[in-house]
Amino acid sequence: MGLKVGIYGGGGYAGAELVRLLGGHPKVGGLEVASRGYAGRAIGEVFPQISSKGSFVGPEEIEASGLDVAFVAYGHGESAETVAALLEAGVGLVVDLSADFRLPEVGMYEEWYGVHPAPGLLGEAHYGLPEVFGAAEGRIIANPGCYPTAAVLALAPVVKRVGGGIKSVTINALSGVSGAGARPSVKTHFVSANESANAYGAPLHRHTPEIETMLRRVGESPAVTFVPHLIPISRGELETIVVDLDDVPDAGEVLGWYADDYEGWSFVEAREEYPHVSHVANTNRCRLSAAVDRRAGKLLLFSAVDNLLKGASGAAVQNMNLALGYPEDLGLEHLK
Ligand SMILES: NC(=O)C1=CN([C@@H]2O[C@H](COP(=O)(O)OP(=O)(O)OC[C@H]3O[C@@H](n4cnc5c(N)ncnc54)[C@H](OP(=O)(O)O)[C@@H]3O)[C@@H](O)[C@H]2O)C=CC1
Ligand SMILES: CC(=O)N[C@@H](CCC(=O)OP(=O)(O)O)C(=O)O
Repeated sequence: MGLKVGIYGGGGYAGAELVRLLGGHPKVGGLEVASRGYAGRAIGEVFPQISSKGSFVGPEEIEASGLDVAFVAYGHGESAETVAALLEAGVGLVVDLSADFRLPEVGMYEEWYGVHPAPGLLGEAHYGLPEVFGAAEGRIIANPGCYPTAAVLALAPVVKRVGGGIKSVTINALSGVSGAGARPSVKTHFVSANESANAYGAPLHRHTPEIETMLRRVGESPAVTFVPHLIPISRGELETIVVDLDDVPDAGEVLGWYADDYEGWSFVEAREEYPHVSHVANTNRCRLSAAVDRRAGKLLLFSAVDNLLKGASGAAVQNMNLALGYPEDLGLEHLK
């Protein structure tokens, strides 16, 4: 039999990764892939890199009441209505890859994103960073943003232990262009991005409140300065985080905190060696490292993820696995 799973927004970058991962998942018995733009077309024709024999359908063609699990990979602001309709139809678990259910309060969402289409459901969502917040219970998983994934995994063990002593946190983040999605734009097309690099969205990128909110769930944390940059690679993200602390711990101590907190989790690993994007690209890993600048009295943290896997679709499948009581790496073993 197996699980009946639906993907909504299968035509985007995150959707394509979901098709690939769920198409090979041992517990998935039936997979329906909806795309508003590609309905009627063969999946293997739109995404020749994926060996799928199926075709995209229109979202209305999926019998939602027959689904056990649904993944929604629409943009923020677009997702919530579909999530609400799926729950109404009786789907037991909905994993939303957008930002629509990540912030816990409607006021905060509206300050950063605009009007929320289903504010009554916000309180039900579980923020899906299991290595920090555990397996999801309930019907809605808010899959984290790619930058917050890397930032919170690096910072949570520090905030938990010495949060009160943190004077400032500055996150310099580099992202590949797939982070901006498949819709082409003047800022992301080849000629704009190739052989260049630029900061964008600072100082008030919409991931700032997501990072601050999640860090404040584990300890005392100041406002965060978050500066993302677009760099000319297809996928992957690297964050260099500068933490100004009253008492700077040794780098070895921080690596020990990471080892303790992430022991038993398959996809998060700290090493002395600083992570490269190439160490995590095409995997579901987050690689962490730490160093200390004694002269300036600062702790430096390094965190790398693949934005489309640990930063989106890999994490979404990991979240489904945990919510349903399966091993977290089921169907993801090849991405460790
Ligand atoms: N890209 C990333 O690294 C990450 C993305 N996310 C989030 O996941 C969600 C999906 O992101 P992502 O897949 O990158 O976004 P895309 O822009 O690639 O896709 C979003 C939706 O737009 C439609 N679409 C796809 N291609 C085009 C096109 N060329 N022109 C117009 N519409 C198109 C698709 O819907 P349909 O198939 O119905 O036509 C798709 O589901 C978003 O909420 C995003 O914020 C989260 C973490 C990381
Ligand atoms: C390079 C680039 O543009 N990146 C995206 C982040 C993508 C992501 O993971 O964020 P959401 O899931 O919240 O959309 C951005 O800065 O908006």
